[in-house]
Amino acid sequence: MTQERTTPKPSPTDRKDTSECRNVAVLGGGSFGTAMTKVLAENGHCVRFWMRDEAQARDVRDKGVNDRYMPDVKLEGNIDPTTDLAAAIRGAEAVFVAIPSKAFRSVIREHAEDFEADQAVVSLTKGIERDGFRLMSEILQEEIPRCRTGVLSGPNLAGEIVNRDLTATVIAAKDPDVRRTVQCLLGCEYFRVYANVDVYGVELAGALKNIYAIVAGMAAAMDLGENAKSMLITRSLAEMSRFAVSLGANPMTFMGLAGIGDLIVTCTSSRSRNFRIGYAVGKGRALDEAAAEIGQVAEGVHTLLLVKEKADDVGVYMPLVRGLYDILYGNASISAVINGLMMAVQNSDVEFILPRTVAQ
Ligand SMILES: NC(=O)C1=CN([C@@H]2O[C@H](COP(=O)(O)OP(=O)(O)OC[C@H]3O[C@@H](n4cnc5c(N)ncnc54)[C@H](OP(=O)(O)O)[C@@H]3O)[C@@H](O)[C@H]2O)C=CC1
Ligand SMILES: O=C(CO)COP(=O)(O)O
Repeated sequence: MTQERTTPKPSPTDRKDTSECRNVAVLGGGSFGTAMTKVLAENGHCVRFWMRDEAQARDVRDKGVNDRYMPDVKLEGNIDPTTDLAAAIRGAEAVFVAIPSKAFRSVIREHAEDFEADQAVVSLTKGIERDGFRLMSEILQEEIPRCRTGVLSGPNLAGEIVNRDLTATVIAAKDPDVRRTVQCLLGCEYFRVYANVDVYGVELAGALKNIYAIVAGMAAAMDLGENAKSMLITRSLAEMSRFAVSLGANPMTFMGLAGIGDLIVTCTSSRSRNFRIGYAVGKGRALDEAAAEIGQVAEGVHTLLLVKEKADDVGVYMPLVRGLYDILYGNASISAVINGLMMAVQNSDVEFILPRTVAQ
């Protein structure tokens, strides 16, 4: 017999004690910046919410709504929208950065002098920088080495977090104090924060899964079936961990929320922008057209190029990356790529048990 679950959703009145109002900053006025601002403000913190557009900041201040990215979400609590980045981060105990990877370094560099020594600066961005294949935490270390850095990543669809749907994430940082601070600032009835020390693995997992979400979107558009869905997710996990381990990540990280957790949600949800791009292309739309229609960042399209290049460089076998690259940037047909993948030499399942025996 199935029992119906009647646990109510946490409401804003279930907030933490506001006597513990701590100063924090969120950089980036898009979907994820908005979602994290909302969690922090509901937890009773004083949030300076930086965005580059003055009209948008005024609008958020006046209406309590980020119309462009989250039109149906009311932002309540102690939130100060601003376009003054130096003022936003002044005295902040933690700074959360949700700027797309393409603009991440330039924003941080322009304001490098404004960050304070030992300030905790946490990247929320799931992407890779083209030059030198840098992850965002590496950019933070290069640009603001006197700060303590971390990365937040996991199965975290912004559209669900703002509904207070139950969610878990991972804070990865070398400094235990940064891990504890972030757990304490963000954790609440609907948002649970786990800790990890494998910063590189957590961050790379978040960037890589966007590629496979595009593949999964295509498979959904083509109605390939449930077995295929499972095969794709599992082989994606094998491929992304093979790549990450070759670059120094801990394979066990991929068993956690930032690995398999994020891969599952992004490969199965039509809320994912990367999944939606794949779906549109699978239905015959051009890549540019699909991206423009979504109107928000889908990091996987750009990450695919960098990972394909890097995999070729370091000699890691990534048939799904290669297949997607051939579809999006070559002129390969989806069915030809699927056929090539299915007819490739048959290999071992879990490479850590039975090593891969066949070369690509
Ligand atoms: N949305 C989600 O569910 C999640 C997103 N992420 C990650 O967070 C990062 C941000 O994504 P998200 O917020 O969703 O993206 P959106 O597309 O929703 O918003 C992008 C934001 O970045 C701003 N931006 C773009 N270029 C610049 C720039 N040069 N200087 C300053 N601001 C800029 C945009 O400003 P403007 O409007 O003025 O162009 C906008 O506020 C991505 O790496 C994404 O992978 C991580 C977890 C979940
Ligand atoms: O990272 C995400 C969920 O964890 C969001 O994915 P998209 O960027 O594809 O929307």
